[in-house]
Amino acid sequence: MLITKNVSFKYPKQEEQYFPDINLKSGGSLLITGASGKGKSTLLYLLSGLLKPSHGDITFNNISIPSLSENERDHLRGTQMGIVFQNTSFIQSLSVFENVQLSGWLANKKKIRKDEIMYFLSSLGIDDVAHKSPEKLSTGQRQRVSIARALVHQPALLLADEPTASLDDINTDKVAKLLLDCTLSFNTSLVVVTHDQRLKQFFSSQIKL
Ligand SMILES: Nc1ncnc2c1ncn2[C@@H]1O[C@H](COP(=O)(O)OP(=O)(O)OP(=O)(O)O)[C@@H](O)[C@H]1O
Repeated sequence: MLITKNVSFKYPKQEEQYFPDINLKSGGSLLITGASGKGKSTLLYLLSGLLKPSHGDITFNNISIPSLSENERDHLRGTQMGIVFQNTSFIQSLSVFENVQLSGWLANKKKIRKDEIMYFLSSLGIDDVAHKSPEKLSTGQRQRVSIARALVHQPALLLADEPTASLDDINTDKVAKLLLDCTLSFNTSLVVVTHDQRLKQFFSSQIKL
């Protein structure tokens, strides 16, 4: 469902970065590791269509992402992908629950049931802060809200950038298990980029940049 071939990318005034090929099946999972500055976030932006490769192709369910217009890429990303960014922002006037609910609504124009939202929040150990404003949460709690927000519409592809960076071992375990559970329950394909070595034990398929 997600295939990359000979992808490279060049920021202005920087050297071209070359990325290994990816071939991810529906419901498959892939961990991409690498030291700081190796291009992990850049690769995630390329996979999501936020950046266009300088060379090579990225296909998602046989659609060449770089060939799409910006609007088409926005639509594909909004409806079929869930993205957990390293630095997330929320609508501060809404509660955690409402932020997650809104994300589901924007993706599918469908109201997500309360019990479905609470399933994600409780799997991530943040059901007790559902009524709070995200600005009242710790960094690790906010990180988990962003994961719930990315998963709530059950995307075909979930892309996560350092989803466990601010988490202790127990919560890292919870996040890894929920992400992998979703690949089974919703047939979501999963790509995680990280330098968190603790995640290695959970993924059978791994690439090092
Ligand atoms: N907007 C940008 N303009 C120019 N160069 C950039 C830009 N963003 C990233 N880079 C460069 O591209 C390279 C890869 O950056 P990237 O953020 O993808 O790495 P990373 O592996 O995710 O790093 P980290 O683990 O520190 O987040 C780095 O050399 C970085 O300086």
